[in-house]
Amino acid sequence: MKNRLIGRLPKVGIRPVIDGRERGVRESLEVQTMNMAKAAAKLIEENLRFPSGEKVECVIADTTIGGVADAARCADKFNREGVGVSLTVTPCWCYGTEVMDSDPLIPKAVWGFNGTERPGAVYLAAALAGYTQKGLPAFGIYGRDVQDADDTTIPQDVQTKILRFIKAALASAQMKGKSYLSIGYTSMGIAGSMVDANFFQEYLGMRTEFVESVELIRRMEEGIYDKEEYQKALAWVKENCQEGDDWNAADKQSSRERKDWEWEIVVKMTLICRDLMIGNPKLAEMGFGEESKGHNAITGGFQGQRQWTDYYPNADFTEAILNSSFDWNGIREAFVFATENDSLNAVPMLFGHLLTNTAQIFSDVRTFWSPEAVKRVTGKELTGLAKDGIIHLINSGSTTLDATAQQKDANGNPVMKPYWEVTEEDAKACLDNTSWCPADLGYFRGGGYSSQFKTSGQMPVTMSRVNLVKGLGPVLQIAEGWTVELPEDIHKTLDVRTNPTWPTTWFVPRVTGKGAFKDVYEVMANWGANHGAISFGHIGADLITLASILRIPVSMHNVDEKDIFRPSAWASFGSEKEAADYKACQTYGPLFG
Ligand SMILES: C[C@H](O)[C@@H](O)[C@@H](O)C(=O)CO
Ligand SMILES: [Mn+2]
Repeated sequence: MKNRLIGRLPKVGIRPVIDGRERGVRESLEVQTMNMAKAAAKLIEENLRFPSGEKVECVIADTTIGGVADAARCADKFNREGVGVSLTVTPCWCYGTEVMDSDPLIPKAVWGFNGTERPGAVYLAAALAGYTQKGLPAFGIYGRDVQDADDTTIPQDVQTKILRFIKAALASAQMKGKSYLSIGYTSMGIAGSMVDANFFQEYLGMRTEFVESVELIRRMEEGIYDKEEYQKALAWVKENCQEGDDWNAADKQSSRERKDWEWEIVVKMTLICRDLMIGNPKLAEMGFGEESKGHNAITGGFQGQRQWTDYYPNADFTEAILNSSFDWNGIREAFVFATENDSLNAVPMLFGHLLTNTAQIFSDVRTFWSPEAVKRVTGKELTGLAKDGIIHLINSGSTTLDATAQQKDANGNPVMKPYWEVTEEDAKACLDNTSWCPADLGYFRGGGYSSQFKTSGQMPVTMSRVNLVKGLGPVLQIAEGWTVELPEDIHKTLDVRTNPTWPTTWFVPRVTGKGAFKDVYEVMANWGANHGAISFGHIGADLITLASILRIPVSMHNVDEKDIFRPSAWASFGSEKEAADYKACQTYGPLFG
């Protein structure tokens, strides 16, 4: 397990703050305060891992922090250790602003122990007032139920908040300084693929790297890829990737010879796109030092349509394999790679990947099928979760093969796992349930292979999307729901009339009867763009927390109010949560702006 990007993984800094009055008070609190820090570190280290598999590491200040000198020493240590997130803990009164963490770029939370012997929650309120007054948004955490002073357990509600905050804060810390790699530029007038360098820089602290697609041709022609790996990959593809039906008219179909050449090209494209993202030491051994370094890309996208795909095989295979948790080298962390270079879909995919450690689905949000329309074209009724209508998620390329719903948990339920839990059997089942259809030559004159499968199982998922709004900035939309498996005859009829060469996921959002979630139709009608990023699990609350750290307002969501966790300052912007979110994000502005 290894982080493949350049730079250390961010650590979590824990700050035990204390009442600084010596000769009695401070001394009496030292053990309890340090114990809180240790308990928080244990909770975090036992529960959280990075997408690369490494465990999250905590750093605790060398001493409790009773005043500004202790705070400065702690900040210095955190700096040296590469801390990217801070959690302050205390059971008692402390000198609010004197012990605070004042680094504006580090997401911060304060956990104040809810006891009676000492006023931890009162300190928390004083500290949060200070953070709010100074324009440093901080998350406040204290338990609902009073604990006794000698109770070292962390109550469930506090655990949930600590982990939600840390996970989101680490996601933001991991993006900082990394790149979005744009291979080619704008695809077919899709605004999300007009990669906005200012958005990436100001809101995510990320760089944007631009490489012309011709670099792929150059690397293929000049042999700038690992030849041994290429042979291994091609053999693996022949063994594991079954070619699907050719749906092109008989007189338009490509020859076997051309098809074999296309396989070779799409495999080379995969190696090269990966090397462009993260580099490859093998290239340095071959004398290509510059190429071996890569672009330190935590995410990226491939324009493809139209110039590339009019001429050369499309990148559907490349995108699908990169986004999956396995390839010819075995089971590994999925990449986050957008088709049509839609960077505003790559970003929510990246959020989902960093929050869940799992592979992500990229799809067109293509069709709302009402029960009436399904009845008309199939003669059948939709039933179960699907009964009030479904959304057809489908796109050439970029949908992870993990979305076949073939990975199973201990109880046999379909899931999408972090790669270190994916078994050989899971990976094989995903591949066995995917066929690779020769591309629709009407769309893709240069051919290629599209992954064809259906998500064959019910899984909890969350669809999200970032949109850029002129005059406002970025907004995030979120829809939790489920994938559903339709009876095969209904699926076939709907799929074939849409595109039988592409992967299909049938999605049912959880509706609330109100606003954008009035019904399934309204969810699709309110979606801000042609694409959605779909993550395993119900992660809407985590996305909301992350968006608040990045100061991206959430324009649409179906998360229960009780699960919404944002910096405490948001409460000062009014009690209408959505309006307050907009106002707070506008007031603070982008984190790196
Ligand atoms: C083949 C077509 O051009 C598709 O790629 C198109 O429908 C899209 O996916 C648009 O997002
Ligand atoms: Mn698309």
